[in-house]
Amino acid sequence: MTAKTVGDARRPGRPAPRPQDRDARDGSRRNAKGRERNRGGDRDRQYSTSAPSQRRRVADPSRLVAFEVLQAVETEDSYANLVLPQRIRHHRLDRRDAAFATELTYGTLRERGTYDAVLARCVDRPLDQIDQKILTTLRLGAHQLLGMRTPAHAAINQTVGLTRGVVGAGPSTMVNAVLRRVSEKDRDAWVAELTEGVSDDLRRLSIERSHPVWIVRAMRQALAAHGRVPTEIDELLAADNLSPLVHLVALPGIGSLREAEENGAERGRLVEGSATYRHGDLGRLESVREGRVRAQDAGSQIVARALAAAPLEGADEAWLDLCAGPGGKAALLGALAARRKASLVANEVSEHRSRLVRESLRVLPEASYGVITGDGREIATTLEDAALPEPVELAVEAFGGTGEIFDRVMVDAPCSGLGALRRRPEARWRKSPRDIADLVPLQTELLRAAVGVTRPGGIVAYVTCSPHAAETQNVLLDVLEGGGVELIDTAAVVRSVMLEAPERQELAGLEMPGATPAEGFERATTVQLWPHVHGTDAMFLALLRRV
Ligand SMILES: C[S@@+](CC[C@H](N)C(=O)[O-])C[C@H]1O[C@@H](n2cnc3c(N)ncnc32)[C@H](O)[C@@H]1O
Repeated sequence: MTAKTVGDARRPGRPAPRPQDRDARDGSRRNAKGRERNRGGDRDRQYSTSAPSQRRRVADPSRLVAFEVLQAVETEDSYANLVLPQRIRHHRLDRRDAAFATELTYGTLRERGTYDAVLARCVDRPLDQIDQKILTTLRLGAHQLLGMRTPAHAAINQTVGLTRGVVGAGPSTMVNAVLRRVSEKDRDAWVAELTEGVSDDLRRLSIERSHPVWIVRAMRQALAAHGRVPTEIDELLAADNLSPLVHLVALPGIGSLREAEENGAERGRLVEGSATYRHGDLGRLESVREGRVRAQDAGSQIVARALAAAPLEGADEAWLDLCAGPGGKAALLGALAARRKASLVANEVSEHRSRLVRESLRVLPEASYGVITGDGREIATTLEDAALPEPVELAVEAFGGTGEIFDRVMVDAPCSGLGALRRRPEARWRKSPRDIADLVPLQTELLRAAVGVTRPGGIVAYVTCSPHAAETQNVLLDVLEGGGVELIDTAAVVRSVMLEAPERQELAGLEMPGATPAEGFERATTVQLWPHVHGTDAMFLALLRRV
């Protein structure tokens, strides 16, 4: 995929203009070829803010939904993916309006950096001196004008109507004037103007691809650290600005993809048992409602299946997911374990997320799993008093003192999430380098604790949804240096669970400098998946064998 295709904000996948965004409702007219007539005249017409037609205008419900979500994100630190469905339900949007509200919300959040740079050129004061609600309406207007196929008239008039409804008549005049200036150029022309003379690549990319400069820098370093070419950064950042394709997984032995495929899902190209789905509401699939089929990024599926597929000698009965909440990978791991008559213990530090794990695992055979709540760094102690599936209970009784308990362990560590920015559109504006510095010691301790409860010969998977070198290679090196564990050829295992798709060829795996390969392996490698290469989240995986 070229950077152009990835980054084209007007690609065909976006919702088509809805009737209310077409010209009839805006008062403009089109000729037989669909071109607007009298555009200039309309454009110059000045409305009085007290004109009856203006007073009557009410905000379009889908724009109001987007506004409410963005305000909740800005002022209450909310997560867009949690608030958006609530607001869609509250305003009873139909499917089409819900799709419009979703695109408007997520697109505005993702591209905020670019739009703010544009808006800063169109208003007469610094953006931080503009009332938050007005700034939100301006950003929404900018996305409709520069990132969606909404006709300019509809974008401006509807956003002015929204402003009138949520802020008042006075500011709507200013919003009207600013958006008219924004509409004078398309996105590419604005970006060209904004980046003209900007010699610093990081700053230029930050404007063009709407990422904070520190993240552009960190991602470029991450590409180099994982053996890719730093010039791929443009494609990577562009991929962050696209909505991820929905990937499905049928839990092995529990679910089937038949119903999903009958409803338009296509077999996944990357990993067995997966599908891609582009047909909206997943809730209409019974298999999804029942939890037998799940929405799960193919990258997550790959790392879970790789842990299950890593070669192991001896017993294969007791598995642990150390940081399991909310339970996505645990469900796949648990299903894979149950098929082998192995048992899974899913641990999570937060009570609330532990409940989510329990809910996620309820489709598994009852005797095949246990959910416990505790700090993963203290897992050995938590296990002493916990109710556990029988094979694990026996292993704890027999080997608890020696720590030789589990055959396979997943450490899906709490991380910065820089590899999933396309999934959490507000995340890039909330994070800071400080978060990473704070997470690294916790990640290191969790991985050490996991190694501590793995039996000799057992496998530990260290996973992050971040390609940042500090959270991936540095943590790994630190733990490898401590001894007691060796790196296996992770790439070879990952290739064994991937299908013969072109993306698989991109998976050489990176040799870990200074690491001695575990016995039986010629190479000691790690794997980094990428949105712009594999179409997955940027998931990191290292498979380790306890010595
Ligand atoms: C990346 S998420 C795991 C995602 C999960 N594996 C899934 O696929 O659904 C990391 C989880 O680790 C949990 N966590 C954070 N600190 C922890 C600790 N000290 N011990 C155990 N879990 C912890 C977080 O609450 C979060 O649920």
